[in-house]
Amino acid sequence: MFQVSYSPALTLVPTYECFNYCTYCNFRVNPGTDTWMSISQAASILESVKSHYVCEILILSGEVHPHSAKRRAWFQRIYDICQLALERGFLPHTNVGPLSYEEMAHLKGVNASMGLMLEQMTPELLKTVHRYAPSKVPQVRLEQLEWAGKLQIPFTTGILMGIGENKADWWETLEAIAQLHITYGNIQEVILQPYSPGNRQTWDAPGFDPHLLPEVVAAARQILPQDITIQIPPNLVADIGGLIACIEAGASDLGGLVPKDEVNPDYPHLELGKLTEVLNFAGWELVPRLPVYPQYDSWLPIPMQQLVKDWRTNIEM
Ligand SMILES: O=c1nc2n(C[C@H](O)[C@H](O)[C@H](O)CO)c3cc(O)ccc3cc-2c(=O)[nH]1
Ligand SMILES: C[C@H]1O[C@@H](n2cnc3c(N)ncnc32)[C@H](O)[C@@H]1O
Ligand code: MET
Ligand code: SF4
Repeated sequence: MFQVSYSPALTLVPTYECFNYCTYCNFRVNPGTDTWMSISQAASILESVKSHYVCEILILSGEVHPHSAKRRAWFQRIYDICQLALERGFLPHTNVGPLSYEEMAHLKGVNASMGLMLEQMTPELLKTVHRYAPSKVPQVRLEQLEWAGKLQIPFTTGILMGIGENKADWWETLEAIAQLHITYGNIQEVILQPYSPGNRQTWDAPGFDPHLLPEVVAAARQILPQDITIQIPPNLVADIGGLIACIEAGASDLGGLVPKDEVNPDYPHLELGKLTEVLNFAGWELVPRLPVYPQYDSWLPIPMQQLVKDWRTNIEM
């Protein structure tokens, strides 16, 4: 049977506070209105999932401005949470917005892979949804992918669709990812993320029409090099039929199946058993994977390589 993968994951949020105002966001709160996650809080969450089936710890955060006096403490908290997760035997994947080259280099030491969505390359969105979101300047984000390449960090990126871009913009952004990967070889997966409204975004637009997704998947499969996996979030598609259509069009990963989707809390995941069953029925086997793809194992810091090796024998039974 053909296989579709997912990552057994848990999300930790160091802080929801963010200096950007992406108008489609349901995650952010205003700077200064949130208490950051403490290390002991993180420790007790990790303790509570110990017996469960979790490998990846996704560290997803709101952002502190690069020139803010609080930036150093923010970064240190993220680093400490990664280190803690690693010590407890989990594999961290950090996605906390653009980093300085030095910050990224430090985080490489405590992450199995890292991520940042390219969103869309068109500068037009800086006049609309990203008007007050300096972190979303396309060149800044593309440079992040490049730095990750130079630092040999296995990387997850993707496009967010339905935020005011057009079709040509999708292909341009996917081409940019393809080019980057041809140069640096560090893009392990690309997420095709449909914008999905919740209760808190200020942008008044309908969600991305999920019926268009299979077509985007098929085109992305043509544009992206074969060794890049295409990921579809199963909770943001219309229904099971839509999900199967995406898989048949070339998506082969469902991303992190988490207890709570922190970015889209209004869209719960199907229970793992149920998802396994419906995929089986359509002829697909759902298999767990690590946050780092096997071809990148040799890029990881030496101490992490043994842990990854252990996870591979445990998880890929
Ligand atoms: O549960 C989620 N996981 C998200 N993930 C995690 C993803 O599903 C995978 O678990 C990781 O990429 C590891 O392979 C992201 C990772 C990124 O690097 C960039 C964006 C996302 C977005 C989400 C998300 O909205 N919800
Ligand atoms: C972590 C990633 O989540 C995505 N993101 C942010 N808000 C939404 C939303 N309402 N719907 C779907 N994806 C969203 C962005 O692409 C961001 O980079
Ligand atoms: N703030 C980061 C970004 O937008 C990651 C979390 S978004 C909810 O890239
Ligand atoms: S999408 Fe990320 S950068 Fe934009 S407001 Fe939300 S948390 Fe901040």
